[in-house]
Amino acid sequence: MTEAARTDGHPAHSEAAPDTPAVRLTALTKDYTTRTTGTVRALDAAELTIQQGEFFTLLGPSGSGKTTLLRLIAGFERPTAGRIDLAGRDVTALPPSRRDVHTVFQDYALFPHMTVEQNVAYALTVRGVRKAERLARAREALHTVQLDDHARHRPAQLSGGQRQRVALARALIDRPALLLLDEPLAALDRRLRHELQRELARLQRATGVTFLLVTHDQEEALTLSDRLAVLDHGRLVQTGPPRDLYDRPATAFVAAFVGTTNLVRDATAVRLMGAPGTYSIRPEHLRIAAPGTPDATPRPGERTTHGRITGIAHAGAHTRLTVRPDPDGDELTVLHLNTSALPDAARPGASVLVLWRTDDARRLPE
Ligand SMILES: Nc1ncnc2c1ncn2[C@@H]1O[C@H](COP(=O)(O)OP(=O)(O)OP(=O)(O)O)[C@@H](O)[C@H]1O
Repeated sequence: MTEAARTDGHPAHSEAAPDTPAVRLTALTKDYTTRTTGTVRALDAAELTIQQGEFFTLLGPSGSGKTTLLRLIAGFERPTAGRIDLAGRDVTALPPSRRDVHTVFQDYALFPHMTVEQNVAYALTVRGVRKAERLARAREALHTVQLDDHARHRPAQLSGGQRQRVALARALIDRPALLLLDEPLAALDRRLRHELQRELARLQRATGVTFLLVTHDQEEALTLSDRLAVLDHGRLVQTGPPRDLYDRPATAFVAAFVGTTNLVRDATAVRLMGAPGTYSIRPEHLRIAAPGTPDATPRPGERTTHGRITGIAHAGAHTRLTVRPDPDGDELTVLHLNTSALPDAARPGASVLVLWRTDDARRLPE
């Protein structure tokens, strides 16, 4: 249903032109001041543009400012400085109810005394939508999250994954322009989390609603997002598609936080790379070979180091080895895909040659 065709008296969303960004943050800053901690800058001059219909993720460690950024966009917090535009409208001074935004939290926040259907229809009830329409739309929303058979259940009768589906149906029932998701899958076990991740991706494509997800799970961020931004101590340090951030991290922090990597620096960098600096080499770009075997002959463009295996962990599809370069230096992690056999010499304590392409070692700014 188009917003203009609605019969419920709810103010129609301002129909922004398709190229108007869903979110634009300008020099957005938030300080918290408490008696014990003094002033903490939780968000530092954030600049960010999110396009309509994007699945965008904020990724960062605990305390980096992710939730603060989300709460500012929702309107639960006022910024210390800066400006927030949603769909081309300056909402910086507007309360949450006047922003076309819904939020899904980690803890579901469902009403325990209401049925699933009533929970989902809640936003429509508040707006005085007629019962028949309310129920029809709640049923449709429950169908979208594959919970048709649970309309009459109460939240306590559902699993964690099902509760989160109800929360998603409730948040999407009136098709907000923007859906904020604050670690919505963090409370679920790994298998269920993967299932709900697929569900999130499907829902986003089906509804076309702009999703802004907060997570500290880099795999979740990489698999789900059209683009993501990495936060470090309140600063947006890099923004881009997952592949760009993985292949071309702007800083050592991004290299280590988005995926795993070997950071080679100081004297080890001079020895391994032939020049000083800080380099990131992904574990899958390193290979090992037993000295003296044909595989130990470097191919064009490859560099090498001798080392000693310090650990081998078999993990199904791949084996993760750690190797300490000779004569010393930080351990290197090597990811070996188990589609080919490991060299016979690969056992703890064995001497091996580690090889990598110079082009796969990324030089990082100091
Ligand atoms: N209400 C508050 N009062 C004082 N300081 C706060 C408040 N909320 C957040 N902070 C501080 O702001 C910083 C950013 O916190 P925020 O919750 O945004 O981080 P986060 O990345 O969401 O962390 P997490 O992943 O642990 O939820 C932290 O240093 C935190 O202690």
